[in-house]
Amino acid sequence: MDESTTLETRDLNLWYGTKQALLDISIRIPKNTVTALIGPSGCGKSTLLRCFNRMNDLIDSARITGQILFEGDDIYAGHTDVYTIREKIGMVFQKPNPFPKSIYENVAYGPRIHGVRRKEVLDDIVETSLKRAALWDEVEDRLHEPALALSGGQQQRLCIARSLAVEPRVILMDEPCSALDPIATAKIEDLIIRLARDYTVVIVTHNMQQAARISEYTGFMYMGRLVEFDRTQRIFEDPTEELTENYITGRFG
Ligand SMILES: Nc1ncnc2c1ncn2[C@@H]1O[C@H](COP(=O)(O)OP(=O)(O)OP(=O)(O)O)[C@@H](O)[C@H]1O
Repeated sequence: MDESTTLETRDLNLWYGTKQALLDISIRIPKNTVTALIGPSGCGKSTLLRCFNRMNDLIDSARITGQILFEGDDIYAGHTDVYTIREKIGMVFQKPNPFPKSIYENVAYGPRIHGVRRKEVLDDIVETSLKRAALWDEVEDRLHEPALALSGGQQQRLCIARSLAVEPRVILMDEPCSALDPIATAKIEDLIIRLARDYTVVIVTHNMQQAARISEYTGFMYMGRLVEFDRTQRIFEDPTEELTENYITGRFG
């Protein structure tokens, strides 16, 4: 594996009980880029995303074969600590899910769990994370107010700040804008593009225009398979596979 690859799967298969949801997926996610996973409903996008930080471990019926590598290391190797994996590979969900605590406490939560106690250090982490998530200017005067009083878009940026606070290297995003209005969506899209300077971002999206706007690489999935993976421009303008072309031209959804 070369250093420009952050995440990689090799011949990854996943079953939920007897139903196979991923088939022979081999993909390399390049470092410090936005990679979009697109494809029709039920094709396995979220399942693949959840493999990258072992979130599927939480589903009793899920079983995998094949390999998943993070920076060259097998994330299922015996010595691997799943909590460290999820710290390095953070996740942001479809529906913003801040804790019912203050804005400050949401961001300080992860660092506190990792043993950060000093107030000045926590203050600094909270400010830096909120700035990186493009939320600081909107909340700096009300850090101790409830996070749930924020708008949906602000809550989603807070969730991004919360994941940044533990210094991840990857941020996985599962349809992060689907519950948001167009203005809030545009802000998150701008943020995602900026985050990719420092982090590797993998985003699942139903929205092909969104994939085209923000990603450098795109994987098109269909019925549990990765049909095609390439530069986004190539996928949208000159795909190799007919199935990809049919999907991106809207011949099926
Ligand atoms: N926890 C689960 N238990 C059993 N089957 C599941 C589970 N999660 C997903 N599946 C099934 O696995 C397949 C892939 O689902 P997945 O959610 O990964 O697809 P998706 O492409 O993300 O879909 P969508 O765009 O609708 O979110 C589907 O057939 C789905 O019903």
